[in-house]
Amino acid sequence: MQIAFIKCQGSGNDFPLMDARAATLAEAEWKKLARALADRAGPVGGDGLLLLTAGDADHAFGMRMFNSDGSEAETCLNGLRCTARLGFELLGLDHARVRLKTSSADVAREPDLAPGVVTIRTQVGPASLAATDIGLRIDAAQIVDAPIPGLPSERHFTGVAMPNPHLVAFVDHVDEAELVALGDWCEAAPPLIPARANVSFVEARDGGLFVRTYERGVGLTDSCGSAMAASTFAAGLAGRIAFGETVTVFNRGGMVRASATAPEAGAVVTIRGNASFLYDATIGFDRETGMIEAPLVHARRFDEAEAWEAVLANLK
Ligand SMILES: N[C@@H](CCC[C@H](N)C(=O)O)C(=O)O
Repeated sequence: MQIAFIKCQGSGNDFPLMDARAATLAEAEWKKLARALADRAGPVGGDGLLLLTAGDADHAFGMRMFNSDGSEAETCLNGLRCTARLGFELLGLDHARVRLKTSSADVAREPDLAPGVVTIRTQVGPASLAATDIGLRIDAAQIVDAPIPGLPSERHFTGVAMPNPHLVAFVDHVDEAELVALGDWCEAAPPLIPARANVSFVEARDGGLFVRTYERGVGLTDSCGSAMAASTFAAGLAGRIAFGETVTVFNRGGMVRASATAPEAGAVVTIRGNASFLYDATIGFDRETGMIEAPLVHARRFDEAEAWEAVLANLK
């Protein structure tokens, strides 16, 4: 079968994105498609597969997200901006409530954060600190800026569900080898955290935050939107930023602007960032074998790629 998709990126987190509102693939086939399209050694590559899905009485449209290992995540906030943009373009909207796997999000078109950079705002919450929501099998009800018994790290973590699970540690300097070792440990689905988790090390940088994330189902990534959201919320809890203050959150792939409200004010996290489309393509997909062919690229969005490059150049 032929699959039409848009290759997109949000803050450097790149994905094939499909309008799947009328798609009829079986669950196992979506997983196969995600593994094939998001394979970094393959012809498309990405951190996962994004699906724009049909809406319902309460949502203009929905989003599903499959990691590059084929597992389905509860959310993906960089991907949500790109999916929201596609939904807006197809339905003629500039704001919407979106159905996610286990929650809802509000999305809206925002003024471009730089010339030619299509910008979307996402608002999600409440962020949860409950250990059970993060999938941590521990005696404590929550972990806030404290070591996690049984985790092979003495660092202080905050566990946050966005609602996907995040472990966030503030560090003086990100040690990638340490992050990868801990991420790999979590990827093995140990009894402490059998559903695995996204792990982030966060530095205070230029009045904002710098977040480096090992993503569940992906590995070390240039950017993770829900990790930036979890880190902003955790930074508010730790008094590293003020709740309600908008800060720049940097990552390897770029930046977003983020703010969080306190738990007593709803624990809502707002992110403004790019939703850039890179090219439009179709690709042959064999539903049986899960194999894909070389994509046929119909249009390249050079202007959007250049606009984002200009943002990155300003960060250096
Ligand atoms: N890149 C995403 C998060 C994707 C899901 C994550 N790997 C998980 O399994 O929870 C983002 O931008 O939020």
